[in-house]
Amino acid sequence: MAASASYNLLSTPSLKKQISSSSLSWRLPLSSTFRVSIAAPRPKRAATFIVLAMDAKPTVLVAEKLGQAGLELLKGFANVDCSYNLSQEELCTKISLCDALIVRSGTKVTREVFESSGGRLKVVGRAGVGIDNVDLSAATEHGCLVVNAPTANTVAAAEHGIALIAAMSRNIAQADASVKAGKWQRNKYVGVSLVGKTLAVMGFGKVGSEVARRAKGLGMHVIAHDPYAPADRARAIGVELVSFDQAISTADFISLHMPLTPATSKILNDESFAKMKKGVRIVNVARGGVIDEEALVRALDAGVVAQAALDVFTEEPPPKDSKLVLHENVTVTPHLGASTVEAQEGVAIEIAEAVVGALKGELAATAVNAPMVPAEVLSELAPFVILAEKLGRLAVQLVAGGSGVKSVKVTYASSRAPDDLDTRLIRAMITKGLIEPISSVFVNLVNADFTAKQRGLRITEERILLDGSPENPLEFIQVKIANVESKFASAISDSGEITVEGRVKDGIPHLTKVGSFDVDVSLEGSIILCRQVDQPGMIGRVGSVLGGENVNVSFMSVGRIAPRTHAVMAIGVDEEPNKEALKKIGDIPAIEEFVFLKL
Ligand SMILES: NC(=O)C1=CN([C@@H]2O[C@H](COP(=O)(O)OP(=O)(O)OC[C@H]3O[C@@H](n4cnc5c(N)ncnc54)[C@H](O)[C@@H]3O)[C@@H](O)[C@H]2O)C=CC1
Ligand SMILES: O=C(O)C(=O)COP(=O)(O)O
Repeated sequence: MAASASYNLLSTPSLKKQISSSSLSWRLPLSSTFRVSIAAPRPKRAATFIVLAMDAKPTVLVAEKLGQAGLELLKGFANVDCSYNLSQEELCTKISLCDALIVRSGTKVTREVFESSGGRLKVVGRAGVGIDNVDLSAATEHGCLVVNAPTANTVAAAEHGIALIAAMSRNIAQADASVKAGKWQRNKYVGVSLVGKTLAVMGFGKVGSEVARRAKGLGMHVIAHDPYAPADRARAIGVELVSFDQAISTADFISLHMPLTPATSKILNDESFAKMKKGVRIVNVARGGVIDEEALVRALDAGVVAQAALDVFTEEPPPKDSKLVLHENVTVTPHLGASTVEAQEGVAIEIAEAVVGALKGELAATAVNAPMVPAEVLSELAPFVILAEKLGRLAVQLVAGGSGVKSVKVTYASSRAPDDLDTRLIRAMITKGLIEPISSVFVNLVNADFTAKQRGLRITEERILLDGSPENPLEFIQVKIANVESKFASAISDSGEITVEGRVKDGIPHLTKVGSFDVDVSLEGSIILCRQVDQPGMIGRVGSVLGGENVNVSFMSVGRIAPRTHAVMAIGVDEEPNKEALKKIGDIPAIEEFVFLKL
């Protein structure tokens, strides 16, 4: 019988790669959780992986209009439910049947949505940049990955910004409405020129820098404010980075391109309008919430702000009687920044690829609430990822009582410089191994740190830099649990902590130390650890008890501190021995203690 282990897709990001690179049989996992059966490696080491799909296909709910190419891509992998304009209640009802949700800016993905998903929702894809409509903390707490499509609509948003600057400065929208109303008001709609005017780009990221580049082409003098943008990137396109106050007080035009965060919320307010040049013009293609809209109405009425052009609003759609929208010096569009044919096709493909990749267990490069680990790093870390989870599982099962674990120290021994070894994935998997056997919580790369913190589990990491070739990412991983008693006293090392250590040998994780005893047993199946008086015949006696109960032994290894004193025997078993078999092992006179551990 094959031993089996459950993996969550998000926690085993490179499993697929690992499987295919070993020419193993692979059937696409089509559910959010799937079962991998690993036949014990006898008589050869070549393992057989059989992936058993639990559901037919994952279900992706597309809650807002998405480009056709993206939909086709999704349909090749999942059941796709396109349901637009859902109420919050309808969304919460549907979500419990969905593995992934794709939205644009019009859907609020609230905590309630994650709670209603009952743990099934594994990925939220935001088909665009801004993720302010997704409750990221709730997503993380529920172990749900959030991915976005950050690049495909950049140019569209920048072009819309330029279009609004030009339209506003020449009164295009107002003049158009006037002509259509039968008027011919040439004197009323005299505009202002752009050439030679100072444009302050607030937020010099992807969109902001494209706006800057285009505005320079129009002959504008461009300055920018962005506390996090590198000065050399700005210099490269001839833009000077300045302070917030300098930007807003010297600009003739201010264009907003920062994300909506607690720090940027209402960043343009009464106080900042008071510092602006009289007659300044404001453009917002970022998020409505970065402007205090009531303060903007006051600044428009006072003539401090001559005109504003707005694509985005605090509330979308804005109230029909919004003073801001109806203001004669304001030009508005209904959040059209990303709405070009080209951008929507691009965004749809970008998000569909990210969501499908995440459902397959690959980590999307555009993950918003999880570490981004490049594919090549993932593939080389794959066996260590499995080792890490198993060490965590072993260590916590050695704790007497199991629940008092508060302080865990992880040591990574590697010949690689710390900068060349990203351990976040390994740490997450150790956390998963530590928490899952003693709780009903489901842990993955997204929620590992959060879950550990929530449970008061402090994980400290230490690196040992080894001499030698940095070809292998890691030599060994050691997990120590402090301040606990062990149900297997020999697992407590000289330093007083439960200690387990493992290595990867020929691509297979091995347990190589328990407490102060060196052992060597492949981490497949389950393990029995016995401490015995070191004397001849012990392996045979334990082996024959297990054989008598039809339990197949895959590995055995004895570690001792000195001959004929005490030894620890680690026995890998394919099946779980029944109580009777375990009792018989315990009854062998030289056995001082033993423990059965599930991997
Ligand atoms: N209207 C629309 O349809 C669209 C709107 N957007 C919005 O445009 C904004 C920018 O998008 P991207 O350029 O793609 O994002 P990005 O992440 O590339 O750039 C944002 C920049 O804002 C900067 N920033 C952060 N806090 C700041 C602060 N307090 N002051 C000044 N700068 C700050 C960041 O350092 C970053 O460089 C986002 O809010 C996004 O949601 C993007 C695409 C379409
Ligand atoms: O990408 C963004 O941030 C946008 O604001 C675009 O929003 P949308 O996808 O058009 O609803």
